[in-house]
Order: sequence, then C-alpha cells, then structure tokens
Amino acid sequence: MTAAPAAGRAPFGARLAAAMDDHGPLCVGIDPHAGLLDAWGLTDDAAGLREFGLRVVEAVGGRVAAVKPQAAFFERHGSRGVAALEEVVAAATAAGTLVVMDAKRGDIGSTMSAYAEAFLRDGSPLAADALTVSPYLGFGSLDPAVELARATGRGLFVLCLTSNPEGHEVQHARTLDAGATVAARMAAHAAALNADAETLGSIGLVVGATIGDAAARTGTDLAAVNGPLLAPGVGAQGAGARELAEVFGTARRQVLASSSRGVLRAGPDVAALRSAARTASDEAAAALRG
Ligand SMILES: O=c1ccn([C@@H]2O[C@H](COP(=O)(O)O)[C@@H](O)[C@H]2O)c(=O)[nH]1
Repeated sequence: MTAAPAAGRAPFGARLAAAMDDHGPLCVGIDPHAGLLDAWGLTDDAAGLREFGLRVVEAVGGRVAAVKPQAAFFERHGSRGVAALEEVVAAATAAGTLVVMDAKRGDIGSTMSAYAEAFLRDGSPLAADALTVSPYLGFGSLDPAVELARATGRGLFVLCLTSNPEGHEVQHARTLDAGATVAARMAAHAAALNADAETLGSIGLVVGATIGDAAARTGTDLAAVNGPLLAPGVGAQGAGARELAEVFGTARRQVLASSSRGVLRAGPDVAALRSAARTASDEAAAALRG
C-alpha cells in the first residue's frame, strides 16, 4: 500500500487512477481564449474569465476525471484574472473534480520552492491537485516541487514530449554523457520517483497525443514510468482516438487525454458542453481502455 502523505490526502496518482476508473480518462482544459470568450458572449476581462471557468466547472464538475485550467489565460488579466482562477479552482475542488494547474513552472531550485508553495501547498489559494512543470533547467531543479507534492498528496506533470511541432529540437536531442535523448532521461527520472507506487505514481509526464512514433524514436519508455501521462493535443491540435492508441501503445492505461478547445467550442450552453465532454471522454476510453 502506498503511504498516505502527511496532509492525510491519498497520493495524487492513486486519486487520479480512481477518478479515471469512475469517470473515464478525460481532462477538460479550461482555456479562456479571447476568441472563445467572444463566441460565448463574454467580455475579455476578469468577469468574463470567471464566468467562463465556472460554466465549464458547472458542465463537467463531478463528470470527468480532471479539469486543467491554463494559467496563462487568467494571468493575461493580472491580479483580477488570478483571482478568477482561484475561484475556478475552488469550484472544481468543491465539485470533487481533480484540478491540474497548467502553469508549466520551472526555475532554479530556490525559486522553484516558491512556485511549489504557490501551487502545491495546503492553504494556498492557487493550490491544485497537480501542476505542470518544465524540467529544462535540469530535472533536479524540480526537487522542491517533488518534495512538496509528495508531502501533500499532490502530483506533477513533467514536460517530456510536448504536443507542439517545435519540441523535438530540445526533447529529441542526445545528452553528451549518456547519449540518451533528453526525453528518455526525463522519463527515467520520473520512473525512479514512482518506483515505490503500487497503483499509479504521482510524478507524471506530459506527452502529446500528436507526437506519432516519437516515444519509440527517442527511446522513451512510457510504460516504465509507472505514473500518469497527460496527453494534450486531442481535438483542436488534430489528435483523436486513433492517435491516442498509436502514441501510447502498452502505456495507454496510464493516459489522461486532454482536450480544451475541442470541448469548449461547444459552449456556452452547459448541456452542450457536457455532451461534448461526454463524447470526448467516451472516445478516449474506447481508444485507451478498449
Ligand atoms: O505539450 C503540451 C503541453 C500543454 N499543452 C496545453 O494544453 C492545452 C491544449 O489546448 P487545445 O485547445 O486542446 O489545443 C493548452 O492549454 C496548452 O497550453 C499543449 O497543448 N501541449
């Protein structure tokens, strides 16, 4: 049995595994793009962001495994936008839905501590269940976040093979010492941190559903990670059920498929959003669990 962290919360990986069993393997992104706010009849300001985020939570809260607010769209509107983000996080948590904060933080260790405090500390107004982080200052620079996540039953998603076409320049490069690709090294670090987890570890990776055979080409052993694989790129970036099955192969049961615009374009009607999320979740489940 994986030990419960000091905060009394079960580890994130175990909580996510249970949520995916209950609701299917979909994470709905909360990305209030200016164009979507307009299409929803909302203003491009903090009030619009708040209404947008709360409407997504009303539609999918308690019905999908997780939601993933994209912090950048809230930060666009400064402190008032961040206050709206806090409300959206609180509403999703109250609805019993896991929150993955997509903020992609990464810095030298001492500053990483502050990012960890902001997003992973009990009592922080921005605390989520998991945080996306960038390991490109060296995986070890993430140690403060790893430690706080473990201590509080939270998780991390470490960028590994991202969904954007530019990522290969960094992620497919080979290191001078071991000659492995950077992506494979990141995955190996995550695997080592999850070695003791019995269900699903709490240190996950971001692996885009758009990457084709890049995991194999870079020697990245996704199944060995023993942790969740957050898979953005479903919907608006062109990936669907076929790509999910192809990209993840034997690691597919670890995958949390993520779609933002693909679901959000069905809004602003709550029932239509809910239906779009249901369809996306069922398609992901068929690809990943069938
Ligand atoms: O590799 C990555 C990592 C993160 N993202 C984020 O996911 C969503 C994708 O939005 P869609 O509308 O479903 O395309 C967005 O917040 C990205 O910042 C990613 O796309 N790829």
